[in-house]
Amino acid sequence: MSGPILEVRGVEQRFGPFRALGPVDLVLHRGERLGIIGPNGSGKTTLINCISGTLRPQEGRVLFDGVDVTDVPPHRRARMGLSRSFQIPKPFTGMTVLENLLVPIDQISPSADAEDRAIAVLESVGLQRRAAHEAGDLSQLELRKLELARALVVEPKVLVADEAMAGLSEGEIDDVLAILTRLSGTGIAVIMIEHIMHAVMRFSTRIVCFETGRTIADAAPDVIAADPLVQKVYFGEQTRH
Ligand SMILES: Nc1ncnc2c1ncn2[C@@H]1O[C@H](COP(=O)(O)OP(=O)(O)OP(=O)(O)O)[C@@H](O)[C@H]1O
Repeated sequence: MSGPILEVRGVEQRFGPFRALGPVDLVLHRGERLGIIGPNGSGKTTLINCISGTLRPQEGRVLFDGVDVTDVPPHRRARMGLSRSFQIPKPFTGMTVLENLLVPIDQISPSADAEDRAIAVLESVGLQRRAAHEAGDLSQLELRKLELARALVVEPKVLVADEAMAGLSEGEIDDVLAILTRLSGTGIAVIMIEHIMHAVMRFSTRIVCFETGRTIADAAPDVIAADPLVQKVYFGEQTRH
């Protein structure tokens, strides 16, 4: 199918009287690398919760691969090819690294070659030598890679990577960026929500900046970096931290 892989149309999310998001329109093209930035509390997580199905917005629609998924629960969106990795990895610590991948395969896309698929994904993130180790023994970087692997093993069309690099060293950030860039080369569209500015700038082909639940800029990274409004609401805030 042609057309965008993901469309957010007029989405609004309120918590009681407080409007945390919207109205927001957003289009993600197939294979695109989209960065989402914005100050703390600007609505980025709320948006990806509406996209992945954890939240049901009060207004607007979410379309995935041309299908209206607004009322589709998260596990069914995952089966359709919408995958998400979380900022704080929560692996099954009593299981091996390999078993951690077999669980989502079994839940979302069971197949006879599950183990081969899992091993191929571990290779793609550089964790193959840790396959038989307990997930609880992994380093911080390895946990981030396992979190990505768990999102990738179901063969998504879209990966939402929520702060996949927070707390990592510069070398480790390069490592994760290389993995995400390789993945995107296979045709997966990636949405990167990230506060590490040089990482999101390097990775993204397009960046959307949020402020108080609305998009204030949507452009190429170099245009975003020079945008006076983005500088005022976000880069100014970052340099104060
Ligand atoms: N369940 C909730 N109930 C009430 N308010 C909420 C809820 N979830 C989020 N909010 C509020 O909605 C606003 C947007 O929050 P959100 O977490 O989406 O921001 P964010 O851009 O992801 O922030 P950060 O960069 O710190 O992760 C904030 O004011 C937050 O306090």
